[in-house]
Amino acid sequence: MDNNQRVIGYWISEKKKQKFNWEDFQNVCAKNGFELKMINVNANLESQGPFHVFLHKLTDTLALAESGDQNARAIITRIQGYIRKHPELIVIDPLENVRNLRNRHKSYEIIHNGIQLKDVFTPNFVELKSKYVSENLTLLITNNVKFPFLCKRLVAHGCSDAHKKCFQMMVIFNEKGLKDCQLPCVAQNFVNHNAILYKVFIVGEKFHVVERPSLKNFYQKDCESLNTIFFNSQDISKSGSNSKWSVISDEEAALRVKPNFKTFEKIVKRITKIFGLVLVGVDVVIENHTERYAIIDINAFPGYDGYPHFFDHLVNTIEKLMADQKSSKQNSRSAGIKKWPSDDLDSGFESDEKKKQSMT
Ligand SMILES: O=P(O)(O)O[C@@H]1[C@@H](OP(=O)(O)O)[C@H](OP(=O)(O)O)[C@H](O)[C@H](OP(=O)(O)O)[C@H]1OP(=O)(O)O
Ligand SMILES: Nc1ncnc2c1ncn2[C@@H]1O[C@H](COP(=O)(O)OP(=O)(O)O)[C@@H](O)[C@H]1O
Ligand SMILES: [Mg+2]
Ligand SMILES: [Mg+2]
Repeated sequence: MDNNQRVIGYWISEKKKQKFNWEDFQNVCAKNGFELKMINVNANLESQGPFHVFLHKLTDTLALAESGDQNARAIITRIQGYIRKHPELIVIDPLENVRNLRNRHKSYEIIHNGIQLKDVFTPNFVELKSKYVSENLTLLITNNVKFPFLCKRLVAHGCSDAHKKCFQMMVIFNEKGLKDCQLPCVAQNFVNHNAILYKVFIVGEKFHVVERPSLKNFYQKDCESLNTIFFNSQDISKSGSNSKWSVISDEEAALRVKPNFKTFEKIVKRITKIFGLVLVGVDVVIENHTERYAIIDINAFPGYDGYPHFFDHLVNTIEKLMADQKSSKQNSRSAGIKKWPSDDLDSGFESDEKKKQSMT
């Protein structure tokens, strides 16, 4: 190996690697003077290095580790140890920041407290865990969550269930349906949005928005007549999804509004800043009538399906993080302080004013 070559060590699942056409990434890296090296997370990392960058999607392993799985714990401990020992390593993304997305309630709370944009919100939500329907009803009322609402599994990822049961969600229409909530869950107000979801795929300071199918509108009369709808979240908003729960009338479709680029730009700035993530996806729907933007889901290192030049943007972002690190090291050397991106949520990014986001 050329001693000057910069090495990106990575770990992502075989399935994800195939979806991404990883060979193309290898070529883009080589063109830009990076070696791409798969890390064996089950073995000592020191002997596999040195690495300049660590790129990963370890959401499932993090979730397993938190649920007590010994092998997953060993992997996370090994990786954390390596990161700690190599403070110069650029980690995409820091494990503690990715961990913030594991619990949906926690990530909604972070958005609710941090987004602070007048035309953007996260629908009212509350965590339900009681086996007593009456207790849950009280919580819903106290937190202003109304029928219909979505019942979402509390843990956002880490689905190793072969039957994909963990992707099951419910739309609950009335008190009778409360017994259908699978606990623990987050109940979140249903936002009517004419069945269009916007997937905002972010790569550092760049982003790209794709339109996807979503759930239909529900009205007051539905709360009187409908039983709980159970659906698999994976069947609703993939490109090419064609669920019966996405069908709306021509009149409703005619009311769809053109999304505003500037609003997405503002969302991207805030989300990357408050979560401290480089690779992140935001699911947004535009509320009928008010035209406010509702953030309904945040995903670490999502699929990026439909994102043009993803690998180029990723490599450019890595270059930028390396350059920022170099200059902040020089600055702190002169100021006598040490500052490193993963210690602070603003890290790796310029100030809002200076930052120039672009929609690809
Ligand atoms: O399977 P893909 O390519 O659609 O990507 C999934 C994402 O779909 P999206 O790109 O947003 O349409 C998906 O996003 P949603 O939660 O479906 O909105 C998740 O990010 C999923 O990762 P995880 O299982 O939650 O850790 C992602 O799964 P992995 O590819 O990371 O396994
Ligand atoms: N608050 C909401 N109002 C209306 N529809 C929603 C809401 N939350 C989720 N949905 C619909 O349910 C789908 C799955 O929900 P989401 O929170 O994105 O879960 P997942 O992490 O499984 O993608 C979304 O793609 C969207 O179609
Ligand atoms: Mg989603
Ligand atoms: Mg999700």
